Amino acid sequence: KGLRGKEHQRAPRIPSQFSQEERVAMKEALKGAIQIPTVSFSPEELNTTALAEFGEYIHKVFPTVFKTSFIRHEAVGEYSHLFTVQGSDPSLQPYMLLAHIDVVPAPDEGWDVPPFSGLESDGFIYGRGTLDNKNSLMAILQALELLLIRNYIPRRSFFIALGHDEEVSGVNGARKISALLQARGIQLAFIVDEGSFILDGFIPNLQKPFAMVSVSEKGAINLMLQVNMTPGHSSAPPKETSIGILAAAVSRLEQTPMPNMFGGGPLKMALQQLANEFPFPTNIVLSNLWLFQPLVSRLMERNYITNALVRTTTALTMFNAGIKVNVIPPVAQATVNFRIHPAQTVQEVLKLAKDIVADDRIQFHVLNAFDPLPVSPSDDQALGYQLLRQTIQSVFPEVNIVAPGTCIGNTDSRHYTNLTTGIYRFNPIYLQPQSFSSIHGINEKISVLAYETQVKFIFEFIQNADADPRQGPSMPSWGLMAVGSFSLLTIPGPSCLPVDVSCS
Ligand SMILES: CCCCCCCCCCCCCCCCCC(=O)N[C@@H](Cc1ccccc1)C(=O)O
Ligand SMILES: [Zn+2]
Ligand SMILES: [Zn+2]
Repeated sequence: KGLRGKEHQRAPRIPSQFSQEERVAMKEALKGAIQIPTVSFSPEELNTTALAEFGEYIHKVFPTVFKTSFIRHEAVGEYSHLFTVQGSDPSLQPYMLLAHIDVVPAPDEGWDVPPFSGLESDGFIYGRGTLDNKNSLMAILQALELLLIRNYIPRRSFFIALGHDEEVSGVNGARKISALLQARGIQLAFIVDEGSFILDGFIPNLQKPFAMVSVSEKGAINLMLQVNMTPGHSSAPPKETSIGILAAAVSRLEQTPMPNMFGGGPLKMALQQLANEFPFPTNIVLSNLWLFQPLVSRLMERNYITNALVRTTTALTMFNAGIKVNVIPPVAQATVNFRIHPAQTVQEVLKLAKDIVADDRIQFHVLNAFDPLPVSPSDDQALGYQLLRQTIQSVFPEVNIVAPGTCIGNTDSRHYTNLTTGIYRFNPIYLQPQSFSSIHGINEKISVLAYETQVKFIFEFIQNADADPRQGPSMPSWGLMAVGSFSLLTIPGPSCLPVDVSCS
């Protein structure tokens, strides 16, 4: 399967049709992945046995990916994986597909089936990771395996980066892969990661599902508030205790929402694109946001998911105080998790928080913080966005609208802003509000059909990224965007790299 003598050859289009045997094998492969409990509890507490087993598992179920001469596999940060797929046309700028191996914990309580059983029932595969994010990981490798079996040779080079600690920050997985690629001088045309879906039933009166491709991601602050008081006997308490002072402060934060920033991010554009999907009079209202913006911004606040799209959210997540029933506590601590709207910054939110608390006895400690991610382009010239749009339209012809959005959670993709300005977060899966609750919740599941469609999507996407940009009226002249020449496999060996890498 070497590339010798095949440089610059056009790859023929391969139909995304899979045999019955392949369809059974792909769902069984996903079930096997779910059965490996790759749980991240904290940055220090990962299930490294399961992570190591997962590395062996993908080797076993995707043998062609691992033995193909134009694909290089490296383990990074011990348990993350980087695949470099060398395309036949070095003039095309490479792209990267992301997914993560780890999952959040899943206690057995409340689940209809054990969360790491991977059991199939009524056409669904159940288990932790079926939507977040082993579906993406397995679909990417599965699609590549199936293309390789059909002797497909990609034109455009691409990377596949599989992080092992996304659920606890990504600092040992994604961040190290990013540093490694930067050290190799790689610049990417775009990145596709998890983070948004084909949304079904999230907006009242919008009958049809629409695809939201997140072009930005909220920032975050974990802010610890602390009050220190002189301890004493509880039989003669002072007028105020550390617990009381802190409780009042965090309550003020909870009761005073950050300002509504509607109009300052991608949401306004999305609603304008969706306007004609709504019945009268909503269609008129959304088509005339110059007039109705104040009304729409208020309506968005009514539901906790759409509320998260219009403002920086404030969530009280931890509260620790007290050492004994009859001791006035010397210290009280609370942690507040802010998710920052794309139109605000860490500094602005910190200032607002301090003004709301307005109490000198409270100390503020920023545990960690980062600004919202830059907004990636979604115009006609944006290669990654247009490839996603094109593939959505062909795989989901019933979906009328593809709109840009903001991811309300954080993803591994935030570690890659040094490599590209085009970061897109999209899972080719229908998501209803109840399935949204199952992510990090109970009874997470994916239908067998949805998983097959996800494989088909990636299978088509890789080929679309290779299509001749001069063909097709909807395709802009992307060839002009690829400057220079890229050779990804003739790079310095691991020994001269600043991060922990080993090749297989
Ligand atoms: C026009 C109206 C549209 C209606 C929008 C409805 C949006 C609903 C879809 C939301 C999908 C959200 C998927 C988020 C993926 C986030 C993954 C995640 O949980 N990441 C963690 C990462 C993290 C960060 C920091 C420390 C540890 C982990 C997170 O907490 O964000
Ligand atoms: Zn995830
Ligand atoms: Zn998650």
